[in-house]
Amino acid sequence: MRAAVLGTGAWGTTFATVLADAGCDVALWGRDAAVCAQITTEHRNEARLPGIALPAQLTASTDAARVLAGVDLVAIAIPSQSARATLEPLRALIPAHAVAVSLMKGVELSTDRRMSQVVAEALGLKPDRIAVLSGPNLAREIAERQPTATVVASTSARTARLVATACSSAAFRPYTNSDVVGVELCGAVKNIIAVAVGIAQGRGLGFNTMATVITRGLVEITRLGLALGADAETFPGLAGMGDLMATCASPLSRNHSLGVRIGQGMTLDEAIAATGGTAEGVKTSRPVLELAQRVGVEMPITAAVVGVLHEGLPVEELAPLLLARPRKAEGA
Ligand SMILES: NC(=O)C1=CN([C@@H]2O[C@H](COP(=O)(O)OP(=O)(O)OC[C@H]3O[C@@H](n4cnc5c(N)ncnc54)[C@H](O)[C@@H]3O)[C@@H](O)[C@H]2O)C=CC1
Ligand SMILES: O=C(CO)COP(=O)(O)O
Repeated sequence: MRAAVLGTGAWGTTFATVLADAGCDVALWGRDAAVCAQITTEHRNEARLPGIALPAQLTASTDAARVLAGVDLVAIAIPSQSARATLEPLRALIPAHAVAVSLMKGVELSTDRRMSQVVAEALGLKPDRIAVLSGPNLAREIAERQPTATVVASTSARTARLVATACSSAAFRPYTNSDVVGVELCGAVKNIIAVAVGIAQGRGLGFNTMATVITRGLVEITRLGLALGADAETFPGLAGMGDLMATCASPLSRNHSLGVRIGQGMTLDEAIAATGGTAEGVKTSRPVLELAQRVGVEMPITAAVVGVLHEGLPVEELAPLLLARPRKAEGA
């Protein structure tokens, strides 16, 4: 199978490695010529995956027409807020038979669209040619060939199977799923919950707090997902609880690290600069809260993160704010 990966960041480069390990003929497209040259000639991406040796057959180019010619699969790993503007000019270059897989974990500002919806609109693809991939997938661990699993969801079982086959290797195990809405929401909202956990840890709080925020975070994600038509079984699975555990616990997570820095007293701009890479939870928090308000779903942790990141709520008020909410039954 021939594949293209759009985006030479940590996840795009790593997923290209996964595809190469699975036997695909794969090329990356990126906007930075120096990064592309380093991947092609030195088999490294030092900025995003320092010290990792990439497969020798992996190539990268800034020439989208060349990278996309004749491909069967297009994987997209661009920061969510840049996806639409980046993809629209590439529309005519996508081969008529190709399927697209979104690797992105965010919701678009101002439209509140999930990434598969952005991909459909920007590339002019029907939903049955689109899949989303999400799970406990910290790029660096996967680039080191540490074993993990993931979820590939599509409204088309054939498309989900095709993508799963393309990326299945000894260290990377994809499970298929038909719940695109649930899998995508899990990936986007867990980043916000990871920021909240990071803030708590940055304030010096321990594992009880972490477990509380993760568990109640999963409740928020589930409530929103069910209101938007997702399947209940998705949330305790790899894309839901699995990714929450990985992202909220790992120092490799940008969202978690950014939260820690905010909890320790940095401003948002300082924390973004110190963290590096894309922490999707920062910009995705507002559109997720808007989505929730539109469908009448309460998301107190997300609202508190929006308060701290975007509305000047002091970090020391975050925990008391959440604890002061009216008492209720756990399942209510
Ligand atoms: N890093 C990880 O462990 C994982 C990341 N993801 C998701 O994958 C997506 C991408 O994340 P990363 O690769 O980690 O981010 P990154 O920050 O490492 O890289 C982003 C890449 O996109 C490029 N880019 C940014 N704006 C662009 C534009 N307008 N046109 C072309 N290229 C542009 C950057 O140059 C960079 O190569 C995010 O939605 C993230 O949530 C999902 C699973 C794992
Ligand atoms: O999505 C991820 C792990 O599944 C990566 O998390 P970060 O974007 O927070 O680094």
